[in-house]
This record gives sequence, structure tokens and C-alpha cells, in this order.
Amino acid sequence: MNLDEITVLYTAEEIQEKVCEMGRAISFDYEGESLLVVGILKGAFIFMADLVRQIKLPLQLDFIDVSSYGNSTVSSGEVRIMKDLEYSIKGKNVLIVEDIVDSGLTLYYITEILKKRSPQSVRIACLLDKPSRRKSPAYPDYVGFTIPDEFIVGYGLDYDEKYREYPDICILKPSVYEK
Ligand SMILES: O=P(O)(O)OC[C@H]1O[C@H](OP(=O)(O)OP(=O)(O)O)[C@H](O)[C@@H]1O
Ligand code: HPA
Ligand SMILES: [Mg+2]
Repeated sequence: MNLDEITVLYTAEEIQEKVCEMGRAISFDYEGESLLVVGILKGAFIFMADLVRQIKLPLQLDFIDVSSYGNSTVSSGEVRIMKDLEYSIKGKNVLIVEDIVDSGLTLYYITEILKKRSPQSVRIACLLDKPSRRKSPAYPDYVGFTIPDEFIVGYGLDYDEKYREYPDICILKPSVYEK
């Protein structure tokens, strides 16, 4: 990892504080109910691991893997399911957990698919929201940080599969990908 390529936007401590806040809000809103938490691989895996430990409700986990970016910083515009959910979501309260909503295409595609499977409810929790780049209607219910139009890495987010393990949320310098 080359630290000259990145600038810290939110530290690991700031992220934990925000994730605790989101966990409290979700626990409050669904009090007395149970949740099926659906993580979108791979980017959401770290956020999901931290978030579920802050949700004080009975819950189950499942994962779906879609891809639209490949090794680029711009969405290809085409979303493909690489791995579907293991369990039925019929009659369940589904909470989709996503690391970032950028063009909104991934989330729009996934919510449309899941809504057709007769869940009791579908809500979305995303850590980062980049509304300036939206191309599809995607309305997250729980948002951690609203961020500017920068390419972000760290805390699960990658550029060309690098930086996912970095503990802070960072801006990737454009000189890295504008070649
Ligand atoms: O709002 P959008 O423009 O669709 O972008 C957001 C999606 O793009 C990234 O995933 P990606 O498809 O790169 O796969 P990954 O999670 O495995 O990194 C990110 O994790 C979100 O899932
Ligand atoms: O800013 C981003 N960083 C990493 N992955 C992404 N996928 C969409 N936007 C981003
Ligand atoms: Mg993703």
C-alpha cells in the first residue's frame, strides 16, 4: 500500500462513532422485531461486521455479490449477480447493508430484485453517500457520511482490489487513476 496515494477523510475512530450511532437508530426503529441483514459483497464486509455488532435485535445474515465496476473508478452501467442470497426473504424485514452509494445503480438493481421476493419490508443502510454522482433512483434510509465527488478507498472499499484492509476512509488521489 502506498500512503502517498491517499488522504484520510474519516479516521477509524470517527467511523466507529458513526457506526455506533447508526446501530442505535436501527435498533430503535425495529424494536420488538427481527432483521435479515443482507450485505453486498465485497465492499460492505467490514462495515457490516461492525454494524451488526451495534444492532441490539435478533438478526440473521446473508450476502449477495454483484459487480459493476471491475477495475475501473466509473461504473460500467451493467450490474451482474455473481452470488445470490442463500435464504428466502419472504415475510422478513430486510436491511440491505452497502458501503457506498455512488451512481445508485447497484442499489437500485438489488432493491428491485429483492422487492419482487415478497419481503415484509426493505430498508437500506449505507456508510457513504455520494449524491452528486447519482444516475439511478436510490434512497438509503440510514446514511453514515455524505461525501463529495471523490474516489474513496479503505474500510472495505477498493481501487483495483487494493486498500480494502486500510482502517481509515480515504480519498484516492486522482493522479493514481487518471493515467
Ligand atoms: O452506486 P454505484 O455506482 O453502483 O456504486 C456502488 C457500488 O460499487 C462498489 O462495488 P463494486 O461493484 O465495485 O464491487 P465490490 O463491492 O466488490 O468492490 C461499492 O461497493 C458499491 O457496491
Ligand atoms: O468511491 C468509490 N470507491 C470505491 N468503490 C466505489 N464504488 C463506487 N464508488 C466508489
Ligand atoms: Mg460493492
